[in-house]
Amino acid sequence: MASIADYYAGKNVLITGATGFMGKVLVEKLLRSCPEVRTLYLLVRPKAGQSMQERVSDMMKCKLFDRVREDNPDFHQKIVPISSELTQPALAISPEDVERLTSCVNIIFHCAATIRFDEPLKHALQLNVIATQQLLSLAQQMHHLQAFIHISTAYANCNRRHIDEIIYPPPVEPKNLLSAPELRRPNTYTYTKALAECVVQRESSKLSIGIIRPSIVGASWQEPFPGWIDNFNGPSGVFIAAGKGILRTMRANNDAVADLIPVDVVINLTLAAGWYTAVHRPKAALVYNCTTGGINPFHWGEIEHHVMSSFKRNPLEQAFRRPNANITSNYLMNQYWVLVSHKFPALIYDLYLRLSGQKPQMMRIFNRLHKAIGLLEYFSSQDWEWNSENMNMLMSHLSPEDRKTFNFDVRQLNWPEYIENYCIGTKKYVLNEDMSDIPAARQHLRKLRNIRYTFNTLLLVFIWRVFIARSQMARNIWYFVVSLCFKFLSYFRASSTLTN
Ligand SMILES: CCCCC/C=C\C/C=C/CCCCCCCC(=O)SCCNC(=O)CCNC(=O)[C@H](O)C(C)(C)COP(=O)(O)OP(=O)(O)OC[C@H]1O[C@@H](n2cnc3c(N)ncnc32)[C@H](O)[C@@H]1OP(=O)(O)O
Ligand SMILES: NC(=O)C1=CN([C@@H]2O[C@H](COP(=O)(O)OP(=O)(O)OC[C@H]3O[C@@H](n4cnc5c(N)ncnc54)[C@H](OP(=O)(O)O)[C@@H]3O)[C@@H](O)[C@H]2O)C=CC1
Repeated sequence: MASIADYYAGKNVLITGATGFMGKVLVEKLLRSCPEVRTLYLLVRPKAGQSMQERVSDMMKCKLFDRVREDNPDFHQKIVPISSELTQPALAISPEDVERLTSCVNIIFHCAATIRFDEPLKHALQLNVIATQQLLSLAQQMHHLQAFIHISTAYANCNRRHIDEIIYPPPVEPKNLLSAPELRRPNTYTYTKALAECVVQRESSKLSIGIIRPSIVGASWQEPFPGWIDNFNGPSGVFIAAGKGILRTMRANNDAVADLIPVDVVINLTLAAGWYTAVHRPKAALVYNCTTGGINPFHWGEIEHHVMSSFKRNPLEQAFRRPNANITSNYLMNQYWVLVSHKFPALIYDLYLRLSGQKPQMMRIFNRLHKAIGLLEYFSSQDWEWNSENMNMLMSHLSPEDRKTFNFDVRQLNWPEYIENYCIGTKKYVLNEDMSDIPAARQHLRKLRNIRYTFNTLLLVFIWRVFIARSQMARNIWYFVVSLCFKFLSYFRASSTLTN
């Protein structure tokens, strides 16, 4: 059987969401590992005053494409941007472009979506459901289409504890969308992704379909290099907030499985699924739960430990405080630390900013952070079981060479090493900080430590002056505590002398 790269040789690929986090990695992997691919048609919209050509040109210049650029400096010649706005009728693709796409596209990867948890339902439906419907309609017109791969999410059916690789009945019948009484999902994102899966199943007659369900997509594991990440989404923003010493507490279950999946693993599986779908033409849409928890589990408590350890060794610049985040599943404990470690310090710091003639900003940052982690807590306070038979079946069909080139075997993933590279990646690629400045960042943390020690000493002296010096009761308690400490120390010294 032809290898995966041999299959994509000479093919015309249509990609939506190519300017997004996962879409970029998909484009890079196709260009680097399937160099004989004929053309990548990218549906791109103009945005922030940039034309689609300018956006794609800027995208090609980012560090992610360094390896491809080395192998083939002219790689951009394989890329053809197609102007499209997925929320518009017919995806706002011109008739000429429709003609061009329907006459030559061999495989479609549909990555585009809104992944915001707070997206208004109407917009989420328009982009995640209706645009998918419109793309399927375009796909039905294509003369040489061999596979349509839809990127969903492992949390589309998060209302279930155990999730099989099947398409479940929709949360509401698509025809009753606007009269639906409730979402039956934690947010509009998971709700509309569940609906989109049903639309793919129902409106894909004659098409060979594959559905990929990634869990929490994080930084790259191995390729194009470890730790690549370009956004604040999911855990990335939380890691950064913790590394900057802003986040000190978050509600999560230490023992719950943190189902992170590296972006390069997702993309390798996606390309392999495209190959398998086109070559084997399964009669029904195959669903691939792209997760790690059932194969190589890692837990939120372990993530907390390794994230803190990594940022203490590779600190972020200009940290607000020393990194010291703790997760707790106890609501009241979390509320206490939010008050003591988030809101009170923010008030004090904003007061300092006002007094020094600067604009207060800390409380606004904390409010934003609390909103973000409030939306994420649903996913970090519990865990799910995903069946991954189709992912295993797909791997069994790969040749030894393809298993190496398109590696999605998460059993090999070393979590501590991955989390370390992830944290370093947020420093290098999201915050654009230079690793050569780490000594200065460490010096800054030492300065913060000394400030903290000074503050604690002054607080003690203040307490002494205000309470203990004026109250016989307070003095008696103080002396009792001090004598207890001395007794403990002398006992401890005596017992350690005896044992030597
Ligand atoms: C140390 C111990 C840690 C242990 C626990 C760690 C992590 C626990 C978290 C669990 C992750 C679970 C996630 C599961 C999701 C399932 C996976 C999926 O299927 S979808 C992908 C995930 N989707 C998302 O993550 C999107 C979630 N985000 C949102 O919905 C929105 O961002 C928001 C949270 C509602 C906030 O919206 P808001 O309008 O307030 O802000 P913006 O997003 O517009 O951002 C404004 C601005 O700020 C920058 N930004 C965003 N987040 C952060 C951040 N955390 N830190 C710093 N800066 C941040 C953002 O880039 C914008 O900048 P600009 O205006 O310049 O563009
Ligand atoms: N990140 C994660 O943790 C996970 C993601 N997924 C799924 O993976 C897919 C990609 O996610 P991710 O890369 O993280 O998302 P991003 O937000 O990084 O990218 C979204 C992409 O969709 C495009 N898009 C959004 N709105 C429109 C529009 N109106 N018209 C045209 N294009 C549009 C964006 O283009 P533009 O640049 O113009 O905004 C961008 O290219 C999604 O389907 C998501 O559900 C699944 C599980 C986890």
